[in-house]
Amino acid sequence: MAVGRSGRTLEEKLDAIAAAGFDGVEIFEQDLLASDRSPARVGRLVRDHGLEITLFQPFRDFEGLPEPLRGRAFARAKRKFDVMAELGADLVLVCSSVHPEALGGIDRCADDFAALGEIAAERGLRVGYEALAWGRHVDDHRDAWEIVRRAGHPAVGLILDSFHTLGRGLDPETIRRIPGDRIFFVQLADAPRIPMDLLYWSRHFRCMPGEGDLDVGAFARAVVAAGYRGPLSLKVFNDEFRAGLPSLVARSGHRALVDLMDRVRRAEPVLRVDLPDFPPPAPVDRVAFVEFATSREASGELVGLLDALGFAEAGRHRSKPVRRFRRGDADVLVNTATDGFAHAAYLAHGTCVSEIALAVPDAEAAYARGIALGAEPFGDPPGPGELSIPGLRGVGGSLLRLVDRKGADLWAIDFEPLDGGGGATGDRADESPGFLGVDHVAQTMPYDAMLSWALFYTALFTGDKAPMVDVADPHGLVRSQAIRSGGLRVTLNGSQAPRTLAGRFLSESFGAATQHVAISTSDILATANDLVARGFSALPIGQNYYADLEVRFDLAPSFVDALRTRDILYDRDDAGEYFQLYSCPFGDGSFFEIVERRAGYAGYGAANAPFRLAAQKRLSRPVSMPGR
Ligand SMILES: O=C(O)c1ccc(O)c(O)c1
Ligand SMILES: [Mg+2]
Repeated sequence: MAVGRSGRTLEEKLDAIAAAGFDGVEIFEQDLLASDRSPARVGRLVRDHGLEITLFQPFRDFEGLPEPLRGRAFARAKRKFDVMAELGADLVLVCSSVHPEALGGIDRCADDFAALGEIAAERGLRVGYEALAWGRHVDDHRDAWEIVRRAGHPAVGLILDSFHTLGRGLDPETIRRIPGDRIFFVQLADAPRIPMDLLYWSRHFRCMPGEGDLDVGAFARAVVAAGYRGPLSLKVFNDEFRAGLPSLVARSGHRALVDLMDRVRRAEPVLRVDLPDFPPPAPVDRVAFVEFATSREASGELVGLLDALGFAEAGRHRSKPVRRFRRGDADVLVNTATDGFAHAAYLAHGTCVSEIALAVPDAEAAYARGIALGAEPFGDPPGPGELSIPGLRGVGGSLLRLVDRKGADLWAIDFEPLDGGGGATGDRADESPGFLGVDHVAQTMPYDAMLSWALFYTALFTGDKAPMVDVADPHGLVRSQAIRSGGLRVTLNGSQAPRTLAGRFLSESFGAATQHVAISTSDILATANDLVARGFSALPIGQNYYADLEVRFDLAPSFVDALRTRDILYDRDDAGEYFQLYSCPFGDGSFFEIVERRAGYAGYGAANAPFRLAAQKRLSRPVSMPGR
């Protein structure tokens, strides 16, 4: 496996690529030209990292030219061959010509390649031909293959690139007709389905397999079925990756390849794939608990809010200052330890969600899959007599725990139950209407980390991504990506603008991840009444919102009044309805949401997000003091 380019210094990139577990790299000519190292030194640097140069690319506008352009193209090729010899690269990618004077003609091009193959072979080099999706005469891998076939030279082969095949909507099954030993190299990239010019799409929006919408799995299966056994290389041009951390980009690229090939072998078990065995992806049952790290002094605000939300204290950890609050099926832990991981998280981020536990069918299997996909083992070792719960490093340095029913009961072993004695509100939770469990968890991250974290969830578990949505914050754009796996719903939010609510949360909490936790109820109106009786104050929503709501959805005025008086937001999709009630923010900008989904509503109220954001902004606006 090898990786293409992203925009940092060569050394930084090579460090990250080697550490992520790749075997080789493509050298992009532009990177070489921009470097002040000689090709020989670049070659040595690559090999010093334990990597090989799998490909030198691209050589442009070579085939099908009239003289004297043709002669000049051959002269250029010889110069490139000299550079390759210095670099220590034996394969060059020739991409199909976009030259305005290229004549085309399958046999003319085949003759050019036969002649080029002869020159390359004399030097012990090989030439691979790739059809660019926007090539002038050759824009289809089937035509490129016909040229390679007619060239009939052992030093000339085909290069396939999933972007060019899938991006043009070509059927990847046609690759199964190509002899595998004539395919010299395979490049993989995905892309989000956004209608736009192919070249611009390719140069700015390519992403790792599984991060976009193309069927890279079908492409990879066809390549393996054809008998190809060479490198699988990531050929990704992407603005976010150029801006991102090389280590994160390289690790998620490696994860994408391992996940892709794992899915290849599971979809077609006869296909041989060079990967160790590890467990298949499984769905998440539900969020088992959410744990906040805080301090004794700072915990009052959070515990007060949980109380107003009708959570009752249901247990205390036997050996640590961790309190368990429960309502319906939602468990929230409050950790005020003064040592260990939670305390470190509190010191780094303030009161924050330090840990999320997912209930899965088989925790050990989910953990083993995570490790095979390059996730980091994470968390404090268990204390004496405490359950050992496997943990992985999640978004923003938080801890992702995996629990299952096979393990002994966490609540019985690690926690002392408090039956009904949980402070003033102990019993009331049971009488109160509607509460179900955790509906979703919303995580905020730098914009350029979103694709990687989405892949983290979709590679580890089975699940689906919803289309990316853009949310207008009063201070800039926030992109939101929802992921669902069984009973787990996560929304990932990223902002490039520092003053959006997401951007401010990141800077004020020094990079904490979970910004809000949404709890589901089966009866939003009854729940809202109940919370008011408990002293809950909802995020106040502007009156204009409700005036619009009535006409937008043709709702009865009395119904809209019921929403308005309770600050409930409303949305509807083809399936059903959605109701949202927000808490005011606490800590460094965390908050809770209460939602009701009716009749299979699948979204997250994206249409309401601008109004919720505006309401949150109003609350956080510095109050101007008259007379000062
Ligand atoms: O965008 C390009 O020009 C370009 C170059 C080389 C490739 O392999 C490719 O897929 C695209
Ligand atoms: Mg390519």
